[in-house]
Amino acid sequence: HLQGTRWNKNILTYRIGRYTRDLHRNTVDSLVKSAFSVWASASSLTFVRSHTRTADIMVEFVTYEHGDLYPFDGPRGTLAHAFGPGPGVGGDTHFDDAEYWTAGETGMNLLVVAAHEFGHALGLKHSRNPDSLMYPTYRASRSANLLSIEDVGSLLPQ
Ligand SMILES: COc1ccc(S(=O)(=O)[C@H](CC(=O)O)C(F)F)cc1
Ligand SMILES: [Zn+2]
Ligand SMILES: [Zn+2]
Repeated sequence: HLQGTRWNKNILTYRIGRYTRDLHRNTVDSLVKSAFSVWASASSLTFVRSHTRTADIMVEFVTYEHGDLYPFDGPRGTLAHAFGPGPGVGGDTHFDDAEYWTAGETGMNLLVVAAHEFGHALGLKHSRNPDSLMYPTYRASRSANLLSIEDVGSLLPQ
């Protein structure tokens, strides 16, 4: 994926396009907002929801071929992906709607996966620390580790 370095601004807009039917819309809205606030609370970044197409970070639930070079693979396997910082597709975050998205410990916890993906959308790579949000594999218990994020200091253009 485009691994841009860092955003060159501290106020980033996001827009939610296609939703999943696994959760009520306002549940998706609040989980996405919470996932961004994980990073906002650990940095000087501010995330503002936008309803215009020109948002920096486009958030969508899609399946299989969906218009970029990284088609999804059905249930399990790849859960989501995000492009690194940059114009256009930069920052965009896609969730595989073939997964069952939940707010709890069953299925795939949207808050955990979104917080991880938004880390990538901000330019972070994976961590070798199994307790880190940016550890490469998903574990439902990770929701307990939402606040164990790291290397955030390197995140921002000061
Ligand atoms: C904890 O959050 C995630 C862990 C693993 C994934 S993933 O299994 O979809 C991963 C994509 C990624 O690391 O973002 C895989 F390479 F596809 C997504 C979110
Ligand atoms: Zn995609
Ligand atoms: Zn990842």
